Amino acid sequence: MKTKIPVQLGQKYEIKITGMGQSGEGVGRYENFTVFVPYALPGETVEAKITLVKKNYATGEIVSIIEKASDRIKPICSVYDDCGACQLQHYSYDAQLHAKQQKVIDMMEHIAIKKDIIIHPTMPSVNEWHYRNKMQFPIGRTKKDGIIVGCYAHSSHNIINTEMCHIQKHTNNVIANAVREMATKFKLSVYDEKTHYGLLRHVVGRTNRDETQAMVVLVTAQPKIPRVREIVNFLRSKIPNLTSIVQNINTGRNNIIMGKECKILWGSSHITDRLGSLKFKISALSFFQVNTEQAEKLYECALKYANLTGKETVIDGYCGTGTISLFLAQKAKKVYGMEIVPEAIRDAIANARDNNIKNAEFLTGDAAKLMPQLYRKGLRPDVIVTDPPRAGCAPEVLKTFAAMQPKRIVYVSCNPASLARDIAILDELGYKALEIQPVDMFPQTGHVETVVLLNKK
Ligand SMILES: C[S@@+](CC[C@H](N)C(=O)[O-])C[C@H]1O[C@@H](n2cnc3c(N)ncnc32)[C@H](O)[C@@H]1O
Repeated sequence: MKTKIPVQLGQKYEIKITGMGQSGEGVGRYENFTVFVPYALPGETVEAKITLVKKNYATGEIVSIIEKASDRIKPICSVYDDCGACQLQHYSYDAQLHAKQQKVIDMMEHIAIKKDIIIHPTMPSVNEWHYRNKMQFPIGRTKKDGIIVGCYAHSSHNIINTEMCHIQKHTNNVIANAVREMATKFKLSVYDEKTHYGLLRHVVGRTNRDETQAMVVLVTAQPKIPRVREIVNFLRSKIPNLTSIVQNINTGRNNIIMGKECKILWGSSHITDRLGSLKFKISALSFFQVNTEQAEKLYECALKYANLTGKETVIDGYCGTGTISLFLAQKAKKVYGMEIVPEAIRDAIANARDNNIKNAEFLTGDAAKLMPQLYRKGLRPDVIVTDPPRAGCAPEVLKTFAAMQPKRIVYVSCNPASLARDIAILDELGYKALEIQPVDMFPQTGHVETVVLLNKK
């Protein structure tokens, strides 16, 4: 039976906002029909003009706020209205934390197994601002402004020229500004997504927690950078803590930021950061949590849930540069880490060696293939820790987790939707979620990270 959609494109409706969506947008209902309203806050009543209508939901934009939330504050960023990077600067930090906890509760209610799971209050970030150790800004050009470097505007590929991003560590702002000046001074061409002509695509900046080291990655659409030595010297003169300049070549006609090939133009192939008492090498292509100070808290929580005594064998699926693996290895008999990016595994092996950790072994490959292989070889871990990308774990991976019969599974997730789906699958496979700790890794944005403890039923 066809249900009647009660809203029409271009019309205005009064909507009471009751929740927050995946990207921090307000969620309300009009005659029981879901309407998403970006920048509207839970508790507010807004007049919204409908901009998109789909079968099961609509999207609207705020025309006026009829009833304002007491937690609504003035955003500090001058480009906040246009920029797509942050979604919650207009919400007090306490309210952001509360809304993120609620988002996890809502997601668990959705899969109907919430009843007896303890969902803790969100752990606040050590830094509310200037927490990002990694910046990835596209580079463009306009007639009016010349070379522009910054975040994409909300839901578009228009670049917002950004001289000061308040969630980036200061070094990354210095890098973005230096690269803008460099591209202008050396008259470098800029890649055009439509014609596929031009050289510079993105700049990626990375820095460590105390900002004593910095890496610039120039992502180019062609292998040759003209006047490259002069460019290296220019960047070195502009970025005082610079320790590495890398060129990444990306000839792909897609939205993926970095290609597979990296060339070191100057300095080191990596920067080094610290988590707890461990040191980590991070190269241009390696995944490393973007909020270092808070990653420490996240991993401490994963370690607490793993509840190791020193006798356990542990698998860390999706291990990146081995961060969680090495945290666990300090308290376990043996840890196996697996990861699909070979460079990250190289870093993980070097990280184990540099930290004098001998009970961690790292495997390169797709977890969906490696896990069943390890199962067939007879590996039966006591604990499994898994920290997959946003899409969550592949079904074969979850099945193998359960077949291995560990006592506990600790699931670290950056996406409550795929997490809820995987918890429901694991529940059917005999693993019950007991506790969830939401952790705020990304203040001012709608994202929430979670650590979940699941026990064998
Ligand atoms: C969210 S990150 C977690 C990394 C690490 N635990 C950390 O905190 O630094 C997910 C990792 O999974 C890796 N990955 C993605 N797909 C994979 C797959 N099919 N098999 C194994 N690893 C994969 C990514 O390269 C990335 O390093």
